[in-house]
Amino acid sequence: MIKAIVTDIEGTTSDIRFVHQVLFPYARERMADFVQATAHDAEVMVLLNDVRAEMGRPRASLDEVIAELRRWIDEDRKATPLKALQGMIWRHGYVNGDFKGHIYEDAVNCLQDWHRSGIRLYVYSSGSVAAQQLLFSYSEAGDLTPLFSGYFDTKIGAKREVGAYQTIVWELALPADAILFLSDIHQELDAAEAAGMQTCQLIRGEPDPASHHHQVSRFDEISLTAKE
Ligand SMILES: CSCCC(=O)C(=O)COP(=O)(O)O
Ligand SMILES: [Mg+2]
Repeated sequence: MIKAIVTDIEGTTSDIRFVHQVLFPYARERMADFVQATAHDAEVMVLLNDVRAEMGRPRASLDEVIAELRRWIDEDRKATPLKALQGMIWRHGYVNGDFKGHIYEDAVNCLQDWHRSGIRLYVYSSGSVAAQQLLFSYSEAGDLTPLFSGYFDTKIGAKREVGAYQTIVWELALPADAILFLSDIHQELDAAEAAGMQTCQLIRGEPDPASHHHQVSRFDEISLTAKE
């Protein structure tokens, strides 16, 4: 019996193109101005030092750090300090009405149905918790944050690491097999499965031949009774 559902964002609740063609370019274009304007704020200062540590260059200049951050955006690096900085830049975009968070309509409907039926809903994404909350607060379907009981980001570990899912199981205080993890990436589902969770793969395009997980193309094809 599924008691909680943990969902990925990019490619699962939301179109990959929204993340890659709207969010990433928005942050990339504004990264230099944002970092220069906020480099002395305590929170940003810590993040910039985390970037320097990840570069292996503790004395890197601000310009070098900015260039590295832009490179990481181009490479789609899921680095925790980059994700935190991107979230801070996106806040302006959401509040200013430059864009709204994309969520597939079938995802909105099912999340609402599952919430109504008492299933606890969580998000686990490489985007920072603040960025996740922004996307669901300012979504095209309105404020969806009341649906969610909690959020996890890469502070608990990378999405292909079993340990991250073991932490989620522990935090949710449920048997692992009462938790269903939804993602478009089979390596993430492999890690969740190794932690004992049930899994289901969202495939909005072609089937994934390298995956052994149950694959569906829409949220309303997800069965909560049969083992996924
Ligand atoms: C929180 S919205 C932005 C998503 C993001 O930055 C990202 O890298 C997508 O990662 P996901 O783990 O949701 O595939
Ligand atoms: Mg994804």
